[in-house]
Amino acid sequence: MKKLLVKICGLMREEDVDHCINSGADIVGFVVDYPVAVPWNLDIKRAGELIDHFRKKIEETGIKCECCIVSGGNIEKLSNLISVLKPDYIQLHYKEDEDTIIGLKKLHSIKIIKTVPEGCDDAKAFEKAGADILLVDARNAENAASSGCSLNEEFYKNVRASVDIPVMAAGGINPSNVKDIIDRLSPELIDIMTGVEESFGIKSQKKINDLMDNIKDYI
Ligand SMILES: O=C(O)c1ccccc1N[C@@H]1O[C@H](COP(=O)(O)O)[C@@H](O)[C@H]1O
Repeated sequence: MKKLLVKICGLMREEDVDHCINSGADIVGFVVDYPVAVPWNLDIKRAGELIDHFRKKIEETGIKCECCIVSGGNIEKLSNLISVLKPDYIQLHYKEDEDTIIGLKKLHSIKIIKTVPEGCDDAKAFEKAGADILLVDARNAENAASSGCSLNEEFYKNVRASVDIPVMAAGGINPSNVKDIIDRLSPELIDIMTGVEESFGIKSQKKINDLMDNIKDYI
């Protein structure tokens, strides 16, 4: 079986970056300059500090991990975030369309994760535009700051069946339900934010350990 990739998102503290890297997360996510007020939002300066810390840590330890910024908005704004922060991925999580993907791919050598809004019946268009990974998530532009959202598994399956690129699953995943979700959907990637938190922006080392332990047979 192909290895499942794990993204842990909404990091705000150096110690949480360290713990995610040490625990075997494949991608760590930083929410930067998101267009709607959310508790995980960082300004570009603070995101730069955390990403510098991330780079030092992976250089020191030799552990393989990549970083992703989660944002939204127009090409100029997103392009500036990419130029300054130089992440491995950008996750377009607001109302971006295919032209934003095409424009960013022309300007930058960057991997793009594009959220597919629930109800969207043309995920293929994002794939054609150059997205590297699609994301089916319970959290979207309208309910960005809410908690208790859970993934629409039927919608996930429909998106997965319609494209040839990996589709990441997110929304309400936590250490207790992660194994069942993987068994039902066999996603290529999973994305977890609040499910491994003590409170908004404060990650729980125990929850991260439990999560990784519960999926050790898949990673
Ligand atoms: O992280 C945010 O602030 C954010 C804002 C707007 C939309 C999505 C956001 N994060 C994404 O939420 C899911 C996981 O959520 P949870 O595990 O259910 O809490 C993940 O895709 C994040 O990238």
